[in-house]
Amino acid sequence: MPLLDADMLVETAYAKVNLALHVRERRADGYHALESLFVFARDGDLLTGEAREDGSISLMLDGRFGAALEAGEGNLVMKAARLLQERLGEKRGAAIRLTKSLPVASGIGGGSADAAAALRLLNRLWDAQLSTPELERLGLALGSDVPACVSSVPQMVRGRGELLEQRDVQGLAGMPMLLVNPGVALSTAQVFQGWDQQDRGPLDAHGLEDIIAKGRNDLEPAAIEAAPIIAEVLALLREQTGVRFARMSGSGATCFALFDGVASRGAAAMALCALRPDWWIMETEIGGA
Ligand SMILES: C[C@@](CO)(OP(=O)(O)O)[C@H](O)COP(=O)(O)OP(=O)(O)OC[C@H]1O[C@@H](n2ccc(N)nc2=O)[C@H](O)[C@@H]1O
Ligand SMILES: Nc1ncnc2c1ncn2[C@@H]1O[C@H](COP(=O)(O)OP(=O)(O)O)[C@@H](O)[C@H]1O
Repeated sequence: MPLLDADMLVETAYAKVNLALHVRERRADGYHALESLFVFARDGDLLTGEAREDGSISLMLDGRFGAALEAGEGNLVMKAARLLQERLGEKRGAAIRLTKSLPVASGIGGGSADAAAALRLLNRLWDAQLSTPELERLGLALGSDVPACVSSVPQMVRGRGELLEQRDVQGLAGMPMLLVNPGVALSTAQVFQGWDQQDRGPLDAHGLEDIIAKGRNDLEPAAIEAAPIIAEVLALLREQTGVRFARMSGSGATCFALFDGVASRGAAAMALCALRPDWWIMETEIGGA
């Protein structure tokens, strides 16, 4: 953790997990109508920022996955900063550092979480005082997952990602969770294209038992087709002691497993690390509202 100046602000870009993801239809605009229960890990990427009087925006990347991304105008953090500058109509500047701990293009919304965290960070740094719904509206221009990442609390998400309803599912907050990525990056657009266009029905996300028993990730077959190793990740997670359930998140390839305690989560993490030292494994827990 870097030492912080008094006038430096910090935001965490929490990893997003789709506990269930039902794809209902392909819309005329090319996006898909979803029903998904989003939760957020208590860990993620880290953004720090300091105001710059000259109106310039700079971005510096570090962390395990920092080298996997460019820090130029295409980075979602830069895009978020430009969007907010434009919305405020003034050239306020910032020097931003993104410590990238989440794998890129991996179904846990790292880029979306970074963009949302940048909006929150700069809203504070520039004292812009935009409300959460305003930031969510701005965020949709950066990606379908960005609105939900603005508040990063458990939410039922519909539409292409813009219809948000906070959900407090009993027993979820604090649940030990393992995130596992086998090192393959998947294109979200390509995985949606592989969906078989079968609407398998709505998502009842009121209780954990229903989410476990009746929830699905409808993108799993298409993602496994593109990256068969995902099936191996899921099989390994499901055979661990103390696992409540395991599923793929988003368009993959990251999979998650929820555990009945930190001891079983820790034992599973050790077992997977020993078997697959090349996989990315994060021990974390679900954040609350
Ligand atoms: C699948 C999900 C589930 O949470 O997560 P990830 O796998 O990205 O983490 C999201 O819907 C992804 O959201 P996001 O990553 O922001 O996607 P966007 O940049 O908006 O869209 C990338 C591409 O995915 C497809 N797309 C995205 C969202 C959606 N509801 N329908 C789609 O068909 C479109 O082809 C679009 O051009
Ligand atoms: N700061 C960022 N972090 C991650 N990905 C980014 C970022 N900026 C731009 N991208 C691009 O956004 C795409 C989606 O990344 P990401 O949000 O990590 O995927 P996913 O939502 O599937 O986890 C990637 O192709 C990546 O190149």
